[in-house]
Order: sequence, then structure tokens, then C-alpha cells
Amino acid sequence: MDLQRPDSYQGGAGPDFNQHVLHKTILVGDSGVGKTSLLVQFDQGKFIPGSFSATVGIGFTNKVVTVDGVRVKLQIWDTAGQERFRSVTHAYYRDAQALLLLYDITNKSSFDSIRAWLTEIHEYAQRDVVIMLLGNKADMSSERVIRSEDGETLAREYGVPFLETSAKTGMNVELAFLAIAKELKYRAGQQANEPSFQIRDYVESQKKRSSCCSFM
Ligand SMILES: Nc1nc2c(ncn2[C@@H]2O[C@H](COP(=O)(O)OP(=O)(O)OP(=O)(O)O)[C@@H](O)[C@H]2O)c(=O)[nH]1
Repeated sequence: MDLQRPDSYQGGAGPDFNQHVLHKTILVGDSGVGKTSLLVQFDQGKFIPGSFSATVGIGFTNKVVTVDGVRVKLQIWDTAGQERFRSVTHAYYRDAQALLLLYDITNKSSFDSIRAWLTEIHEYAQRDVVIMLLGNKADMSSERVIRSEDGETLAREYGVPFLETSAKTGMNVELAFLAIAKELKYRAGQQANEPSFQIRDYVESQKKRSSCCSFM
């Protein structure tokens, strides 16, 4: 996907869209882990199989999600995973409110890179940025090299929520973005008497719900 024009508008909501606050969310991770595919699946509900075309630069998609009856506007930035674009993408971290950090469960080196990504995030992003770790390509079970427990352990070490996703089947894709939207909505509108929202607890409870009731 060629995303050289950062001002490009690639979908989103109606005419009143820009009158409202956009929550900037960035997808990061090694080249080929499935960032573009995850965004296309979330935005358009489809997966385009076939040859891999690496993202060039950075671009965004606007998307409105409804959480607890409230419209939350996400501006989701898809970055190029290739090393040569790193200095460009760092500049975008600073005003990000959320970062989805992906690895590919069939690619050990993409998992090994996660610590370096987190170091970069802590260096360039705001201290309170919401981070979520995603192990993508969960549909490719026969080629899996990273166990789900390893993803969970790493996420726990850094205190971030974790999900395995598939941009191909759509597994957990909506949940990942909805959890981010819920957290950002909670932070934006926090009232004194509002019960606190913990994104990690929410993700864990949703995971349990889907595994308990997948036969239904
Ligand atoms: N089976 C399967 N294939 C996937 C999945 N996600 C992505 N792919 C494939 O993996 C390849 C890379 O996907 P991209 O979405 O382009 O990866 P990217 O992270 O955006 O890569 P860069 O733009 O270089 O940073 C493509 O061939 C996709 O079709 C998935 O969940 N399951």
C-alpha cells in the first residue's frame, strides 16, 4: 500500500466528522506483520490475499466506532515497518494517544523486535499513551512459532493488554480497536463518580467470553 500522502483521506464517516475530536492511533511493528491488512479488515471487513506490497511512508484512515452508545472517532495511522522509514514514523508518535504494536506469530524475529519497538515508543511517544500488543496471523496455526503464552508473558511484563488477531479471518480485530476506543473515551470523559475502566481487564474478560462461548 502506498501511503506517501499523509493528508490522504481514506474512508470514514459523514460530513460532520471533522468537527469532532479525532483520537490518533498508530499501527507499528516489523514489515510484513499485517498492519495494513489489519486496518483494511477493520475498516472494510475484508482481507486481500496475494502478493505483499510494503507500505511506503505513512497514511491514515478515519473510522467512527460506537462504544456504550457514544461515537468515538479514531484516526488510525498505518506506518511502514521497514527500517528505512523509521525516522519518519517517529515524528508521528508524539501526539498519538494509542499504539497498536503487532508481531506475526509465524515470524520469530518480528516477536524479538517487540522490545526494541517498546523502547522506541517510550522514547518518542507520550508517557501515558495506550499500548496494545497484538500477535497477528493467528489463522496460520500450522506455521506458528510464537506460543500465545509467550505473547501474554511479554505483555504482562510491560503491563499492556494482549490479543492474538487475524487480519484474514477478522478474529479479535474489532475487539482490539473497540478496546482502544473504550479506553480513549473513558480518558476523555472521565467523571468523578464514573467507575474506572481498565483496558487490560476488559480485554481479558472479552477473551474469556469468546473462548467460553465459541460453541454457541
Ligand atoms: N494468513 C494471514 N496473512 C496475513 C495476515 N495479515 C497479513 N497477512 C499477509 O501478510 C503480508 C503482509 O501484510 P501487510 O498488511 O502488508 O503487512 P504490513 O505490516 O503492513 O507491512 P509493511 O507495510 O511493510 O510494514 C500480506 O501478504 C498479507 O496478505 C493474517 O492475519 N493472516
